[in-house]
Order: sequence, then structure tokens, then C-alpha cells
Amino acid sequence: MKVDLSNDFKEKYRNLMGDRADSLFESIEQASQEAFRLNPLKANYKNVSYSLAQPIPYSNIGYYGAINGNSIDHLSGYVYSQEPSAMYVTELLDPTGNDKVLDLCAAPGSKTTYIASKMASEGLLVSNEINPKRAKVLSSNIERMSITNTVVTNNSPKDFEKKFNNFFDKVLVDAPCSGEGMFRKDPESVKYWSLDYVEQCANRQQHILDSTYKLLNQGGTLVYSTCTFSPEENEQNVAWFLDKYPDMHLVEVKKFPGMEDGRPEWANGNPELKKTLRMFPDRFNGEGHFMCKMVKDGEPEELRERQINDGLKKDDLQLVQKFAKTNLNGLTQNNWLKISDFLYQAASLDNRFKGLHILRNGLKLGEFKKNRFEPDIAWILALKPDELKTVYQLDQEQFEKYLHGESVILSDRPDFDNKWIGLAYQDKLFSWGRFSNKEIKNVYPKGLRR
Ligand SMILES: C[S@@+](CC[C@H](N)C(=O)[O-])C[C@H]1O[C@@H](n2cnc3c(N)ncnc32)[C@H](O)[C@@H]1O
Repeated sequence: MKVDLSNDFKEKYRNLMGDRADSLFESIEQASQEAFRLNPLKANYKNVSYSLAQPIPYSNIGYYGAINGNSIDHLSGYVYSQEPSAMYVTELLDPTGNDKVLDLCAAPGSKTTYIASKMASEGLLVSNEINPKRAKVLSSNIERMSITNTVVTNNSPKDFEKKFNNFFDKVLVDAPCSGEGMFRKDPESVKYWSLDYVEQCANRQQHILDSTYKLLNQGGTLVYSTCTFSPEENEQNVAWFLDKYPDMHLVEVKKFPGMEDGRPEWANGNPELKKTLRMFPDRFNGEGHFMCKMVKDGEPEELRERQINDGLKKDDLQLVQKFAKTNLNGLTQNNWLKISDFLYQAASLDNRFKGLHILRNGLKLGEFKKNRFEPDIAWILALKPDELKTVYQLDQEQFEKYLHGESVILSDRPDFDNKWIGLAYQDKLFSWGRFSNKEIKNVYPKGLRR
């Protein structure tokens, strides 16, 4: 595929890389490398219809291969499409269920969903996105991937500074960048590129990094990454950050074949910059990325959660209990939080979040309507089949009709009457169905219908 690289771009990289630049330009003309991840938060998570024959060497849930966005594996959150170089960012961050993690530039959510799967529904993940439209996409990907430990926010990094000083153990800044590593995947991105644009991006990244420093706890880890090759946004920004904040240090990271050391000579010559990591698509099987891991000196400050929760009124509680008695094999009341008519199993009840624009706090369980409780799609995506009283397997025709918004006639199941049943296709739960009058009424959200 012909990608129209500008003369400025070519000249810049010829100056930086010499003869190697031609091999970089050629690699940008080749097809992009697709890959996907499995979702260990799911029951039988390896039970997918995609080939697992080509594992990615540095990820135990990543595989080379393309995903179809209409497949049940995708719709039910068993797989997430992510190009291979981006996967290594989460590996560097290495989040666990004991951490408080912030993903500051998180939409559409490929790294955040990987982070959450490593945290195994424990700890706290805050996934933030500044752009409102992109934040909605982030929130729906979090829902699709059965993630329950995450607060999704739509704020600027500065908004966190007042209340979250030294709060997070691990922060990911996957910065907005000039996107040179996206050129072959998204040829449109070539049009935005200019030498000035690179400078603007580098400047914006410095502002984001300034906020990040304040949010990171002592002893905490910061991973900074971009999907661009420009030294201004990479080594030069890391050099600037290390000079400005002397208690931050780069950490050595493992480099797999095809991953290269950062280039101190492209910044201020600080040999520490070799610890940063570069992937160029001519030597690495992926789109290309820059990433590095830094730690902040000092002993972690212990922070108390300042809880807010007014609890649930007796009437509301009874409605949920009634729903659970008919439809679930058990119910644990855990961090329940009612916001207007919606019930959440909150990922955090900390009042530091007050004042932020929250799109989702943990698992959305459902909505209180007149004298009844209706479960939310997020809940069924997070439930395991054995937690439900009734799971009904649709055949292919029924599945396609249901996705389309149609009801499914079932005249021989009087035992389903007035129940909320879990609908599955190929053993994967993907929606609730409300049974009444000999049919499974369609409750699949309009925005997800195909
Ligand atoms: C490279 S993308 C993030 C990709 C994401 N981490 C993923 O893996 O799916 C960078 C994000 O930063 C957001 N952004 C733009 N300007 C920003 C700013 N000033 N502060 C924080 N985030 C910003 C963009 O809207 C974009 O969603």
C-alpha cells in the first residue's frame, strides 16, 4: 500500500537514521500486523473460535491474528483487538490487584482493558479520557470486557491534581502523539503530520507529565508511551522530565527480539535514556511504539479511603433481592451505590472522586423502575453462567435475530415465565432476555444492535 510520506518526514528520519530510514519507510508501506488478546476475566476464557496457534512471546494472553467485530467472541468480551507493540506497554506497567492504578489517557481502552485483566477484579483502576466522545467508547469497552474494578472518568489530567496528590501506585501515560506508528494502519493520520504538529504534541505531553508527577505516590511506577517515532515526543521528553524531577529514575526493562534501546544521542546524551524502549516496524512485528518505565524515589505514603455511601433504602433493597431470588443463584451486597435510579457495585466509594466527571463507577447492576429492578447489560457480561438460575443457548438464527433487536418465540418454556434469563450463543453470555408471554423479549441495548 502506498503511503504518502512527506518530504519533511523523510528528510528528518534520513538525518536521524541514515540508511536505516529507507527500511523504516518500506515497512510503513507494508500491511499492518493485527493481533488480539483473550480475556481471563471470563469463564473458560480460552474457549474462542480464533486460532491460538501464534502466541505473542511477551504476553500470555496475546496472539497474532485478526478479529471480526461482529463475532460472538468480540461481542461477549472474550477477545479484544490490539496490535502487538501496544501490548507490551501493559506488561511494563505490571499492575496487580494490590495496586491503585491510573490510566490517564485511556480511550478507546486497549491498554486499560489489558491492565484490568491483569488486576483480576481487585485493586482500583481509574481510566480517564479527556475527550467526551472517546470517553463513552472507553466506558462501553470496559463494560464489554466484564471489568468491575474501574472508575471511568472524563477529565483533564489537571482536574486530578487537587485531590489525588501522591495517590496512585502505578500510572500509565499513553500520550496523545503525532501517531507516526499509526501511518500504515490509518493512512489518514499522515495528513495531520507536520514538523509543527510534532512540537505541539511534545509540548502537550510535558503538561500531562507535570500533572502525572503529582499524582504518583512515592515508590510508584510511571510508564510513559507513545505510538510515534519522533525524538521530541520520546527521548527528549523523558530527558526533560528526569531533569525537572530528580527523584524520578528510569528502570531497566526486558527487551525481546526486535525491541531496541532508546537513543540518548537523539536527546541530551544522558546514557540512562538507553533504558527506554523503541519498536520500529522494520525490525519489530507490530506498528511501532516508544515506552519506558520510571519510578519515584521514597516510601509510599499510606492513604486512607474517605468513604461516602448513603446506603440503599429498604424498598430498593427489597426490589433487588426479589430480582435476585427469581434469577440468580446468590447475591452479595458489596459496595452498592445508588446514583439517581441506577445501582452500581462501586469500584471506589472514596470521596476524592467528588467533583470529577464520572461515567462509570465499577459494575452497573441495573436500574430502579416503578416497583421493579431491571438488570443492566454490564451485569450479565460480568456474571458467570453458574451464577444464574437460567441460561438459554440461542441457535445461530435466533442469535442473529436477537442482535438485530427481534424477540425470540419459545412456546414450550412455561418455566421461564416472568424471569430474566441469561442469553448465550456458543456458550458465551452476551445479553439478558426478559421472558413473558411465550417469548424472550428483546432487551439488547439499541446502541449495540447489529
Ligand atoms: C494514544 S491515545 C490513548 C490510547 C489508549 N491508551 C489505548 O490504548 O486505547 C491518547 C489519548 O489522549 C487523549 N488526550 C488528548 N489530549 C489530551 C490531554 N491534553 N490530556 C490528556 N489526554 C489527552 C486523546 O483524546 C486520546 O484518547
